[in-house]
Amino acid sequence: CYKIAQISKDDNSQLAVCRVLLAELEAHKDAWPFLTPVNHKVILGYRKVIKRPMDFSTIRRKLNNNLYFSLETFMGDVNLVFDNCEKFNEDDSEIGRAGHNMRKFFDELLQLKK
Ligand SMILES: Cc1nnc(-c2cnn(C)c2N)n1CCCn1ccnc1
Repeated sequence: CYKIAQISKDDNSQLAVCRVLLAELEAHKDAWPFLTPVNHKVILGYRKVIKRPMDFSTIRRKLNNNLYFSLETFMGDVNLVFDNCEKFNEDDSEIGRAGHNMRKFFDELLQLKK
């Protein structure tokens, strides 16, 4: 019984870290392109080019529905946001630069939390 309790406690503390990380990402000045899903009905080509869309509101919903089992699966979705941004936007563009800034910020957050 103790062993099972031990695993779930770790998961809970990992999930608590994910909540803090997501709140810090959402509060960043360059988070605006990533707060809601890209409207692929309006942004021509997005659905064809980006196979796995992801954004911070979707990550928030998955976190609230307990769909992340570890910090690693949470990190996978956060990095997917930035990978999609790099794929669809020029580095030298407002949204492209925001993506690079946010990825650097997230990497620095992870160093602090480890
Ligand atoms: C994220 C993300 N990646 N590409 C875009 C985008 C949206 N419009 N265009 C021409 C893009 N390249 N986005 C979403 C940016 C969301 N947004 C745009 C204006 N306010 C929020």
